[in-house]
Amino acid sequence: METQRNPVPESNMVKTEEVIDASAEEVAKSQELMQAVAEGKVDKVEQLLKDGANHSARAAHGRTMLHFATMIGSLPIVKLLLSYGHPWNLVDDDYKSVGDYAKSFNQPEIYDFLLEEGVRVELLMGLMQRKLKLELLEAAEDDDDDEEQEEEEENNETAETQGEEEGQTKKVNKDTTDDSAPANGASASKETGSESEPAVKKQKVEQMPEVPNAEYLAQPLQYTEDGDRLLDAEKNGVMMGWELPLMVRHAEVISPEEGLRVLNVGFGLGLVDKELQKRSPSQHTIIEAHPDVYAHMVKEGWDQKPGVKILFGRWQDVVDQLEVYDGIFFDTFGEYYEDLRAFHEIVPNHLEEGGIYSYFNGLGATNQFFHAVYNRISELELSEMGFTVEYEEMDIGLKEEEWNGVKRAYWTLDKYYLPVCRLDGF
Ligand SMILES: C[S@@+](CC[C@H](N)C(=O)[O-])C[C@H]1O[C@@H](n2cnc3c(N)ncnc32)[C@H](O)[C@@H]1O
Repeated sequence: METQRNPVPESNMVKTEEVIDASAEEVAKSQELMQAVAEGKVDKVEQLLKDGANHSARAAHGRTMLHFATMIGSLPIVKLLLSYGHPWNLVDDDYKSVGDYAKSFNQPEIYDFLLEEGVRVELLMGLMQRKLKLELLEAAEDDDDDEEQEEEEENNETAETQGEEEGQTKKVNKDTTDDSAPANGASASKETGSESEPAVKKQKVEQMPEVPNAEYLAQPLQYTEDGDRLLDAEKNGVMMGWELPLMVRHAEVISPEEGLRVLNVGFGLGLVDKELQKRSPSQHTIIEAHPDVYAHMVKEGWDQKPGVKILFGRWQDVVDQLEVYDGIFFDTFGEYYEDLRAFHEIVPNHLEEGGIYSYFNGLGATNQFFHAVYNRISELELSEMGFTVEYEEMDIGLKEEEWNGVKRAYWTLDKYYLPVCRLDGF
């Protein structure tokens, strides 16, 4: 199960071990390429790539050819490797990306190029993912329509047959079982039809995780006794007390004065909501999807607080109950960038002009470079949706012992980039 707070697509961000299933000759060619890359021989690299040399081999410490090209500071080789399909986002054995190498080897030009490449690729992949999802859903809908039509036809047929049968029953009721055969035949052909293309697509849609954090939402959670942590059943941190300064600032940003209308998505430890309450909001709506968190909220009397309205459910399922707010904050668990992006799309419908939207910015937060790529992507996409985006830099200074007793750290960076998104007038 995904444990990052705001995971980016895993296929893009995890370390991939390349298994080269190749002949001795191919391996030798690949090694020659690695050597040429490390020596910065641009022409030779180009020739070998043209000849089909495999660029996915790794050297000691899991370094890829792109890591080497970055280390020696050869932008032409970096470009060549990327143009021949070398992924931009592989990491070495220490989870260091090529962007991290560009930073440590002081290669600002390569860093900027890799950043733009990462943004370009991820934007394109997001677009393709959404397009595919749409196509699959449309195909599934068409398939449903076909099935409905078939069922209707079948019902009509059955009704006719039944009419005949009823007549026949009075005559020869022993024959009824035989008469039902065509109906079963028809349904069997429908099953055969399930192997047709739309139905296969439908099956794929059904396999798509409609609720990305369904597993999380179904498991019991635990608040630690000191109220400083919310953990899932596997001891993954859902929300940690060390985030208090961040939540205080998020609350200040979305609710700069008293008496405003605010919306918070995801209660967790209630840190941001406690801060929002200090600002005496005239309206304070909280969306929370997990039953244990909801029960905790009720136990703590949140449903009785002035101005507070709790919407129990996934934000995706309660959108129609939302109103217009002066400030909105979003911080869920186990959802992906695409889910966050889907929320961004609805924010303009529920935010007063000039209002502030902010979200917990944990995108790719286990690697500085991936984090930078996703900050840029969010900024670009939010700008297109009508927001002016600024990131406020905050020092985190997180001690390792903060993660004691927690399965995996979802944050390893020193800085936090708090998004301040103002909705511009149209
Ligand atoms: C990280 S915590 C929020 C922490 C909160 N900002 C605070 O200050 O304590 C995430 C919360 O979002 C809830 N959640 C997860 N998915 C959700 C969804 N789709 N809609 C609403 N709430 C969701 C989780 O149950 C959890 O309570």
